[in-house]
Amino acid sequence: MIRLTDLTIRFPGFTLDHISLHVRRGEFFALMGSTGSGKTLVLESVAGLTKPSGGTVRVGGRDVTRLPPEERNVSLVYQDHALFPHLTVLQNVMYGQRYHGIAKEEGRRQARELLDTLGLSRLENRRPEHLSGGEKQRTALARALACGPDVILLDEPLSSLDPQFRGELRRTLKHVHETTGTTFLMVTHDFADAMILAERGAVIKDGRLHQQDTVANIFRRPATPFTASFVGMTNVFPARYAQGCCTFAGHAFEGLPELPAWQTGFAALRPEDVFVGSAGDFPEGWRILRGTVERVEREGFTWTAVVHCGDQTLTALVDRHMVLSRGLESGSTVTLGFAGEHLHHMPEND
Ligand SMILES: Nc1ncnc2c1ncn2[C@@H]1O[C@H](COP(=O)(O)OP(=O)(O)OP(=O)(O)O)[C@@H](O)[C@H]1O
Repeated sequence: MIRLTDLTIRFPGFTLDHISLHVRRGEFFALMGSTGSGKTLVLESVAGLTKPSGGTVRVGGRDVTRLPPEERNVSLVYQDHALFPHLTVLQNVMYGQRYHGIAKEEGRRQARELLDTLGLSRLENRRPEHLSGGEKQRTALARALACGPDVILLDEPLSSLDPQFRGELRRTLKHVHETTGTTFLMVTHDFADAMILAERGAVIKDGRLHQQDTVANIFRRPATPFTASFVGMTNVFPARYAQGCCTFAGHAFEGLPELPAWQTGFAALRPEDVFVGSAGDFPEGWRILRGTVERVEREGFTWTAVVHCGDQTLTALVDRHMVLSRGLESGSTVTLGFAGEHLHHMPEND
């Protein structure tokens, strides 16, 4: 449904560098990356609001690279909703329909149907200033859907919401996607949003595409150290591979499953896959590292131990009982264990 080929945009100090992406008809696709990575520029290129320096944009099989926004049949939902303050919810939703040749009565019927789907019926006469963040976002979504676009583009739809409304809007987005069958391209810096909503996605950093795959594969098998960190595999180490042995963090491990053929690369582990204990605590076959606790950190209900091993630092999730019963503190000598199949390997060419 959307096909970007070698999309390039050059600004002083930033280049969106030959991005090629394919979003299939009817799918929910998440474009992920941290702030300033170029996600919004990609959305704006699809919407026709930013002119590429090179490459092509195709929507629904048509080359739209040089078409104005109104001829692309895509709707962009902005992060700040961009609702008209002087119009009611219903009027906001109906606003764009006249430009799409939708007759008023039919438009009103469709708009009310959408308000119903989005749980906004009782608010149809309210103005935006009297809506919560989640209600504004749903109104903006209804307005985008009201013109029957081929594609909905969502710019960080959940980022400004508190956790309660976030969960609610996630469910709404999922429901609307499933019931309308419209193609959704969402930009987000939060991998959790992508995990819950999207089937496929892509990760972008500094204007370059790092990976494009199913969200499940990006989570399980990140292609680059950046993507690994982005999906929570935050222990990433330079590693050497030779004769069936993988060496990182000052330890050499033999007999690991599925060792890659390359000689240097990166090995990565999720903090939740690294356990603190004594050598005898770990199941047979687990790999062991020894290190010194640098610090124990608490974040809400979660505790992490940051441990020096060789010339690297490993982070392991620990529970409160472990911290107290073992007296884990800065300077403690600890043994860490992990299962070989949890170690993920990546080649060097980032
Ligand atoms: N019109 C412009 N002129 C110059 N630089 C621009 C322009 N628009 C965007 N940029 C730069 O391009 C880079 C990518 O911007 P973009 O808005 O796509 O990032 P993003 O990934 O969406 O970030 P965020 O999550 O913070 O919105 C940024 O460094 C930004 O400053």
